[in-house]
Amino acid sequence: MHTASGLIIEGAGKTFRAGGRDPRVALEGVSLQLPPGQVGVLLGPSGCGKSTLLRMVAGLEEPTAGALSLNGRPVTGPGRDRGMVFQSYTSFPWLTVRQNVAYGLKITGDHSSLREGAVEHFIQAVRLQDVADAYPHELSGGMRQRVAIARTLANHPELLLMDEPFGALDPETRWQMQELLLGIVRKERTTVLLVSHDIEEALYLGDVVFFLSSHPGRLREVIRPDFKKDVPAGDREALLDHPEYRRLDMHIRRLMSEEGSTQGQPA
Ligand SMILES: Nc1ncnc2c1ncn2[C@@H]1O[C@H](COP(=O)(O)OP(=O)(O)OP(=O)(O)O)[C@@H](O)[C@H]1O
Repeated sequence: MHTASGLIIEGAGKTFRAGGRDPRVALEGVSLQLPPGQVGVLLGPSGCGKSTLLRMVAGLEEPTAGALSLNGRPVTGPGRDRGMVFQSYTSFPWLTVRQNVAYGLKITGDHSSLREGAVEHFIQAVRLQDVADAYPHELSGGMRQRVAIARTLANHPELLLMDEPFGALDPETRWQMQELLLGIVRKERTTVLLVSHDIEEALYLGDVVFFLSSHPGRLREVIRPDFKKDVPAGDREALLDHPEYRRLDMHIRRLMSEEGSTQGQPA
């Protein structure tokens, strides 16, 4: 594997300077690597800078220190090599499911038969074929989030960025969505960077979990739930029952409570 492949973040920092107020150091000296085809999870207490880091990778926020690159190219702004899915459902209400999924492809002018193939493929991947001609307001929250995922994946991003994508869903739908996502990214070999503050979600989805500390946000620990290779794919119960899962869960809870006790201190 080429050393520059995947996402590389080196010494990234972000200090917000709003007129008249003291500068706020949101992130400091964050270095991490996410190899192609892996799912990375940014986990940490509220306000530790997870969303800021994700937005920096998306090119929506400029780092005030350090550098980021994707597959050897520096990140200098938003680009089609990265696709973003937000917590709120970002479908166009006036377009059907199929038109929503096709939208991104339309504006990039892909060849039409290839485009239709990609649209149908991803509609099926997120299991929306029965409602492909419905409008977003006719769908449940989970379905609408699946539209957003299909639309983003149909553009074949090198890196899929997700900011608490299932945070607004009820637990049952959330589990289904996590399973669905994992199935798709394994099949498509998508590289994913996902923000979560849910330990179970992080350990279930992540090949690697980046735990951030707060005030300022730093990378405190890199956790690799490698024990998952001993658990049948998708068997959540076996996963939650695994002694190593319980150990990591406890360990992360401890990190969270340590961070919680330092919250509110000045940055
Ligand atoms: N545009 C901004 N201007 C000033 N400060 C900001 C801005 N955006 C974020 N911050 C600050 O940076 C820090 C990190 O915020 P961020 O939203 O990245 O954290 P988070 O870990 O994603 O939080 P949560 O889990 O609550 O969503 C916070 O202290 C926040 O107040």
